Amino acid sequence: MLLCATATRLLGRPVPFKRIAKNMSSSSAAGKRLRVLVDMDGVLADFEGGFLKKYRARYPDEPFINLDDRRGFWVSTQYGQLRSDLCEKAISIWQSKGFFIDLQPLPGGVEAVKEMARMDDTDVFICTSPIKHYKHCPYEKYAWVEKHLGGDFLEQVILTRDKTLVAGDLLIDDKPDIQGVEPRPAWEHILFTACHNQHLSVCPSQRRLLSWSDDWRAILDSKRQ
Ligand SMILES: Cc1cn([C@H]2C[C@H](OP(=O)(O)O)[C@@H](CO)O2)c(=O)[nH]c1=O
Ligand SMILES: [Mg+2]
Repeated sequence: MLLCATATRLLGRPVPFKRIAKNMSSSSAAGKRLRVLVDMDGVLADFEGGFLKKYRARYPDEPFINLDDRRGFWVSTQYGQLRSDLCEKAISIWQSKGFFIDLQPLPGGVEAVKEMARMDDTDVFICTSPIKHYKHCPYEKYAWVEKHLGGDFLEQVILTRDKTLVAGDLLIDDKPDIQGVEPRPAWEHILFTACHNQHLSVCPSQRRLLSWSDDWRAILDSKRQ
């Protein structure tokens, strides 16, 4: 494998030549590269569908909420409103081993991210928050990326509880309010439509991506200089 000594020294480990070449061309190019941050649950991985399937399997006699009736980002909040003890039962589902790795890809997401990564002057990162119950989730998020996007894509994973600290041009995310310590994040938040946010009226300046069949390429192009 060909290595650049400086990059290897800086990063403390061997760096594939292809990556160094891409980064060198970025710094020497006149135009700025576009950096796209793509959320995982609710955007690439079907958190809501996976939750409902496992919840119904584990608690077949308990009431549940159809995806059409989901309101509000936090699943456990709506289940707690249905009946207070259902909040804990909901939480038990995504804290279980196998929940995150078993999530099905949402239609077109993996293909879109792979296409973005092949685009000129474009860097794409998976920007995802782990749950605080860390026994399985962080590991399974990496494993999901390897399984569906390939091992090379592990370089592109950003695991953080605070996405406002991550610099990028775009953040495609299904959470309507993304907050953290940085009051003015660098990215424009594109709200990815999901069952829990589809009825929300968001402020007119907020752009939506209805699904991966929607024109995500036009949204990227609108941010290019
Ligand atoms: C608890 C909960 C988590 N999540 C997702 C969001 C975060 O992933 P992501 O940042 O990939 O969307 C992760 C931790 O909160 O789980 C939901 O989408 N709905 C929920 O109700
Ligand atoms: Mg999400």
